[in-house]
Amino acid sequence: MNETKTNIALIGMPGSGKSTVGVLLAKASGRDFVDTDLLIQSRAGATLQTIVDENGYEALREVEEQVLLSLQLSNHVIATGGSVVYSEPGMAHLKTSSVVVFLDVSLETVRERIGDYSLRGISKRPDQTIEDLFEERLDLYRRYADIAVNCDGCSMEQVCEAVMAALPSA
Ligand SMILES: Nc1ncnc2c1ncn2[C@@H]1O[C@H](COP(=O)(O)OP(=O)(O)O)[C@@H](O)[C@H]1O
Ligand SMILES: O=C(O)C1=C[C@@H](OP(=O)(O)O)[C@@H](O)[C@H](O)C1
Ligand SMILES: [Mg+2]
Repeated sequence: MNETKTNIALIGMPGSGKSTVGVLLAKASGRDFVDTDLLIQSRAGATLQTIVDENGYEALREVEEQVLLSLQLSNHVIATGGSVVYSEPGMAHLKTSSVVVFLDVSLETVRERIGDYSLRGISKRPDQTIEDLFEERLDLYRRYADIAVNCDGCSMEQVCEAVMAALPSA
C-alpha cells in the first residue's frame, strides 16, 4: 500500500455494498471505518431523505462535497455515498489519501437490493430514471476507480476477500 494512501474508499451505485462490505473490510484489514452518509447527516442535522425532500438533491450534493473536503483520515475504510463522484474536488481530495475501490454491480442487482428509491435519499434529478442514472454514473465510477471489483453473485464476505486480494501490497 502506498504510504500516503492508507485509506480504502469504496465507491459505487446505491446498494452495491459500500456500507456493509466496508465494515467487514475494516475488520479484515485492521482499519477504522467511516461512512460519509452518516457524516452528512450529522453535519446537516437531518436525514439524507429529509435533505432531498426539503432542499433538493443539489443541497445533498453540496453538503456531501463539504464533508468530503473536510476528511482528514488515515488508515480508514471510507464508505462513500453513491453520489460522491459528482464532486470533482471531493474525489480529488479523497484520492490523495485513499485507494479508491469501485464495487461494480449490475443494474439488476441494484434493483434487487434497493426497494423504494423515493425513501433512500438518492441524489438524482427528478426526471431521471434509474436506468439513466446507472448509465451516467458508470463512467464516473470507472474514471475515479483505482481498482474495480465485480460483485454480482458474490457474498459480502467474497467481495471483502476480493478487495483485499486486489489491494496493492505494502
Ligand atoms: N454482496 C452482497 N450480497 C448480498 N447482499 C448484499 C451484498 N452487499 C450488500 N448487500 C445488501 O444490499 C443492501 C445494500 O447494501 P449497502 O451496504 O447499504 O449498500 P451501499 O452502501 O452501497 O448503498 C443491504 O441490505 C446489504 O445487506
Ligand atoms: O446514490 C445516491 O445518490 C445516494 C446514495 C446514498 O448512499 P448509498 O450509496 O450508501 O446508498 C446517499 O449518499 C445519498 O442518499 C445519495
Ligand atoms: Mg451506504
